[in-house]
Amino acid sequence: MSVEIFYDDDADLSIIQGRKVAVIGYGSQGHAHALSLRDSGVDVRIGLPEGSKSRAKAEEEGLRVLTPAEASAEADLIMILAPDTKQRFIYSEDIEPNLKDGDALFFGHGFNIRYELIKPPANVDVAMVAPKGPGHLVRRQFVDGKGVPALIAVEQDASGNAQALALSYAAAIGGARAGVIKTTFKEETETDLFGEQAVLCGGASALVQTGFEVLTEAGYAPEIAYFEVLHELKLIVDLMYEGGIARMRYSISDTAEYGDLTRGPRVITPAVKEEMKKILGEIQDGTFAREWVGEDETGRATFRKLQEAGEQHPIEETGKKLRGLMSWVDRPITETA
Ligand SMILES: NC(=O)C1=CN([C@@H]2O[C@H](COP(=O)(O)OP(=O)(O)OC[C@H]3O[C@@H](n4cnc5c(N)ncnc54)[C@H](OP(=O)(O)O)[C@@H]3O)[C@@H](O)[C@H]2O)C=CC1
Ligand SMILES: CC[C@](O)(C(C)=O)C(=O)O
Ligand SMILES: [Mg+2]
Ligand SMILES: [Mg+2]
Repeated sequence: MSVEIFYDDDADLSIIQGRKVAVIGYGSQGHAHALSLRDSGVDVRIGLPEGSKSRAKAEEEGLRVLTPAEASAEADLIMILAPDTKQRFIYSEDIEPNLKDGDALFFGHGFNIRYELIKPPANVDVAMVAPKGPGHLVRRQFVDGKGVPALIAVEQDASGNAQALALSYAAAIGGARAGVIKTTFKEETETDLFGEQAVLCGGASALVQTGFEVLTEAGYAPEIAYFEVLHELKLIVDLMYEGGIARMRYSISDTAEYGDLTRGPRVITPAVKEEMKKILGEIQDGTFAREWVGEDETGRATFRKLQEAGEQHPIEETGKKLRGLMSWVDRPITETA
């Protein structure tokens, strides 16, 4: 199945420049969208609750900060970039009462629409602009004159112009420099969740931690294990990013390539593939969404316990020490761009 890919020449920036945009939330994605929209000549205001710790960061950048309800009332395009588990409450309390005919409701991820946690009225456009990368890199790439690819989707086209509006928005945050692919809320949500759980975040973190454990438990120095399984992973993935697995295999030694071809499938076994299929099934049938919404509603105890265990993994202490000696690598976790 082929996809439609759009670039800057296909987008009309004047469409988003003619709108009043409210970005609700100023975290990883929110700050990137808001700052790049502003730099692209768009009229932006930020919606954050009175006590929000993000307010100071947005104000430091000279952005106008209102409450989510005030920002929604003033704007004619509302982009929700608050945590997925909070969006339905923000929507019902602050956004829905302020929606007018012709407004557009935008999302950076399809979770709340796909799992029917938010059900917008028929008189507004409902669309998505979902960058395929972490917000801090979305902003950094924009500033560097590059862009992170983005997905756009239209759930509801009340105006008849929702796709052009979404494409214009995606271009304003740099997505169309790299390529904007048209998809659906269902496809974006399910593939995004699968990617982050099985490969990008869950799969990669578990692979790195397990490799580190195997080497250190066998008596090798943690510093050497860190470089081998984490630091060098970036360098290997950079080659994949530039030219696919083929370019990475071209660049590594024949010895590494033979080990890759014969041992890789012993790590990622058919049983691992079966587990990945189960994980995908839980995303498709709503099991994961119900579990995550329930975990959030009951206070996130399991989430916090697992977070703490991750933070206390020995690889973090070794990494902190080594990164501190490489000034070009070390970045505070909370740095915004
Ligand atoms: N992280 C990423 O790179 C990506 C995220 N997405 C999607 O983008 C969306 C936002 O995620 P992400 O950027 O990670 O979120 P973050 O957790 O980084 O930031 C959330 C922001 O929302 C604010 N917030 C919390 N509660 C409210 C509220 N009641 N009203 C208004 N604002 C509120 C937070 O403020 P405070 O400081 O007060 O907590 C913070 O500024 C999600 O849909 C996510 O799936 C999509 C692609 C990638
Ligand atoms: C890979 C994680 C992600 O989907 C992203 C940065 O794209 C997210 O939800 O943060
Ligand atoms: Mg993603
Ligand atoms: Mg995601």
